[in-house]
Formats: sequence, C-alpha cells, structure tokens
Amino acid sequence: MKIIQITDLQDNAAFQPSVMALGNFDGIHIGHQGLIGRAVELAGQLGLPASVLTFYPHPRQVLGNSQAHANLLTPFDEKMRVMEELGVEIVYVVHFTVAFAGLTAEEFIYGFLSRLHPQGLVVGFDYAFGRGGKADASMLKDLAAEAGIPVEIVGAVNRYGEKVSSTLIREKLSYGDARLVCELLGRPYAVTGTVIHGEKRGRLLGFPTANIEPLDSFALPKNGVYVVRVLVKNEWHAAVLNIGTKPTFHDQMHRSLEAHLLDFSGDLYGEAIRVEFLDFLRDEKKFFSVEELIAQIQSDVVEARSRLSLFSV
Ligand SMILES: Cc1cc2nc3c(=O)[nH]c(=O)nc-3n(C[C@H](O)[C@H](O)[C@H](O)COP(=O)(O)O)c2cc1C
Ligand SMILES: Nc1ncnc2c1ncn2[C@@H]1O[C@H](COP(=O)(O)OP(=O)(O)O)[C@@H](O)[C@H]1O
Repeated sequence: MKIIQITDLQDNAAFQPSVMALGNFDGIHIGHQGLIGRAVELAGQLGLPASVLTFYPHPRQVLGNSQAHANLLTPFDEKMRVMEELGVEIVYVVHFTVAFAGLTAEEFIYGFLSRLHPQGLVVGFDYAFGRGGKADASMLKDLAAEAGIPVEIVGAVNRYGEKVSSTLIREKLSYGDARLVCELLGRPYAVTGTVIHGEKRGRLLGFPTANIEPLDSFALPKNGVYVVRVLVKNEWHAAVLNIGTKPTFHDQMHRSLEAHLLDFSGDLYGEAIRVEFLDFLRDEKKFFSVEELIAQIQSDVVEARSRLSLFSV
C-alpha cells in the first residue's frame, strides 16, 4: 500500500486514477470498514486501485477546542494497517490545516479532489466537507457529477439499534465496555505508548507493572481493571491492566495506565508497547490496607486467566 502525503494543495504530480473513499475514519470501525470495503469492491470491478483520502492531523485536532483533541480512537499506524488489510492500495494523507478547512465545497472538488483523478467516490451518509463542514453527501454527489465523477453514498451500520460511530465508541469506552467496543471496531481497542518509570511500588506488591505513557491523546476507557494483551519486543503477552489514580495510595491527579504481564519477568523500560483491551474486570477501588489490594490483584489475575481462555491470546 502506498501512502502519499499531500502538503501542497497545488501539487501537480501525476496521480493515478482510482476509486476513492473519503473520510477521517477515526476508529476505522465496522461502519468505516464496510464503506472502504465498498470502494475496494467497486475498484475491483473497474480494474482500478482503491484509494482513501484522509486527513492528518484529525480536523478536530486542528479546528476543535482543546477538549476535543484529547479523544482519538486510532493511532495513525493502526489506521494504515487496517486499510491495507481491507485491500486499499493508495492512501492520500492530506496535511490538514486551517487554510484547507477554508476551501469551499466547489474549491475542494474542482480545485483539489479532481486533480487526484478519482473515477468514483464512496462516502458515508453523514459525510460533511467544505468550509465550516457545510456541504453534505448529496451536495458532493451533485458537484462531482458536474466533473463526471460518480458518487456512492453508503448507509449507516447499526448494532443493537444504535448507529455505529466514533462517538458511540467513545461513549462505550467511557462505560468501560471493552467487549462491546471490540465488536463495534471489529478488533480490540488499542492504545500505543512507551513504558516509563513509575513509583517502583509494583514490585514490592508482588505485581510489577509496566507504566504506559500514551503516544497520542487517545480516548481512554473508564478507570478500572481490564484484561488486556500487550505487544512488546515483538511478542504478545496476556496481562491485567489498571487505569486510574491509585486511590489506595495518594490518589494522584493524573490517570495512569499500568499493565502487569502474566508469566513474564524482565526489563521493559523505554520499550514501545501496544495494549489491546479485551474485557473489563472491575472498577478501581480504594483499599484500606495494602494486603487487601494484593489479595484483590491476586483474584484479578485468576479471573483474567479464566476470561482469557475465551480469547485467543
Ligand atoms: C490488576 C491491578 C489492579 C489494581 N487495582 C487497584 C485498585 O483497585 N486500587 C488502587 O488503588 N490501585 C490499584 N492498582 C494499582 C496499584 O496500586 C499499582 O500497581 C501500584 O501502586 C504500583 O504502582 P507503580 O507501578 O507506580 O509502582 C492495581 C494494579 C493492578 C496491576
Ligand atoms: N510481569 C511484569 N509485568 C510488567 N512489568 C514487569 C514484569 N516483570 C518485570 N517488569 C519490569 O518491572 C517494571 C515495573 O516494576 P514496578 O516496581 O511496578 O516499577 P514502576 O513503578 O517503575 O513501574 C516494568 O516497567 C518492567 O520493566
């Protein structure tokens, strides 16, 4: 899969004809996957490569308030990996700026998009574009028709009576519902980061924990204890993970993410780590003695092992 960064909107490089899916695809959930899959299918019928036009940074990070940018669902690399698995051959990553956001619908289509030579476009029913996000999918269809580009508008995917969306996934994460999120994403929710030093207390409790500093401002599931798997040094490990403020001790201000890897010993400091959330075990609690916390973590590990037998880790 080719990843083509577009920073200069006037770039006159020779772009290959393709069938193109448009969107930010944060989460790249089952709805997004269906939409991109449709572009791949149409491209196959026309004997063309399937492409995706997406933006980086996420428009909400450029235009939104500071609150909004703290909620990304998908690391960029993961987005690319899923797109490749779906059969996408080219990803155009447009460097999103305030200037780009200022293009009118007509400028976006006739001045920019048409130069990428899409032979067909696929968008979701709620696609919004152009200055202020004012233009919608049916307007895209009308304007693109003028340029001879057919547009297919893909409907919503629903689960349990709700429209699958990045917003729905953020909401389910805030309830800690890792299993449902996994179903909506078509894969476990993942956070990537680096193993940093903590307070060196874990090893004294008998449960050393790799403290994870996330690489980006990802949405985090609610505070609590989760069954996860982690990829570190090229190997997958089953683990239990706590997200929270550790109220048993001093109830720190920031939320930390820390994973105790089952059946592992070794040094992980400085390593790149990927955590995938499989299941929720319980809320984080304040214990009145360290012994009670240790006993609880021991039973968390027993429960995690029994739940892990349901997943292929
Ligand atoms: C599976 C697991 C469950 C945990 N549950 C709690 C909890 O309910 N309450 C709490 O205060 N801390 C909890 N912790 C966090 C421990 O207090 C933390 O791992 C310990 O303080 C070590 O911190 P350090 O890595 O900074 O040394 C949990 C940790 C793990 C691994
Ligand atoms: N099973 C394990 N799970 C997680 N980390 C482990 C494990 N075994 C050894 N370690 C190492 O121990 C460190 C955690 O020990 P801990 O006492 O909790 O220190 P810190 O407070 O710095 O996280 C990890 O960062 C890692 O380098």
